[in-house]
Amino acid sequence: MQERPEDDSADLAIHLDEVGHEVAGRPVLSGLTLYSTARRIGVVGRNGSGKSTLARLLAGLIAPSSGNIRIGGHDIFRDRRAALATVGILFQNPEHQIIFPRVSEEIAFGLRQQGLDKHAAAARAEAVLHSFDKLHWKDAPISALSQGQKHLVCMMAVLAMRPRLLILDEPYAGLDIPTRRQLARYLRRVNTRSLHISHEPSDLEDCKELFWLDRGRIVAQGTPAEVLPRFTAEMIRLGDLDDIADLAG
Ligand SMILES: Nc1ncnc2c1ncn2[C@@H]1O[C@H](COP(=O)(O)OP(=O)(O)OP(=O)(O)O)[C@@H](O)[C@H]1O
Repeated sequence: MQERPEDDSADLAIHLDEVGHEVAGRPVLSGLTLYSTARRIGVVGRNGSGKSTLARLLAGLIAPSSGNIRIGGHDIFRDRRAALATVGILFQNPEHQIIFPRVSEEIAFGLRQQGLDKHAAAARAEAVLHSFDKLHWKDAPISALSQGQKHLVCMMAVLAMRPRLLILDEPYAGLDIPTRRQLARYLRRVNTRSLHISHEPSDLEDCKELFWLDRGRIVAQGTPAEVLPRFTAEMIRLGDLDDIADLAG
């Protein structure tokens, strides 16, 4: 995959201004205000803290109930063209992403949405498969792939669209250590600007800027060295409580 230069983040600021999101009248996110131009941003939070909802908002898949979200100055929910050109999202569960039965169709789909014609989309899909040494997967039925391989198909499909910002929503959930390491290596290699969401502190150690989300609010921000030890200590403290009800999120 083509690598991007290190310094293209400044024009792609992520700006949330008093963002709130309600589901069935219940606040899931409240008063989120953040601004970041960091190349690798992390969001850490426990189960149910609102991380996936934030990921969907940032990808423009849902609209905030209140407040404003701008990525590179674009309202990513209203401006679908800007969204398709700017943001890619890798979901926690490949089944939430995959639509087509075969690998090359799945990769070509997003490219067609971006406006590439059939030939150009097929050619780009092949180029991406080739760059990951997976051209032999081209006609493979996705149902025959392992969970880790499905994750890789989703990663290739998103990266084929050349997003300027990649939202990673717990991309390694449920994967074994070798598969996690391989996917993380692919992501490092493409070096796309990213916002990585996880409840697992070790996933986020190399982020430049980190936000801690708790009960739908940002409760701390800083470098991983500043935020992660406090987050870990709090998670251990909560885990040591006797009341399991608290763990339901
Ligand atoms: N569409 C929805 N319908 C009902 N409740 C929802 C919906 N979306 C989010 N919620 C609720 O909002 C809260 C936050 O959910 P969200 O999935 O964003 O959290 P999360 O931090 O990603 O959790 P996890 O780490 O468990 O994936 C949860 O209580 C969840 O039940």
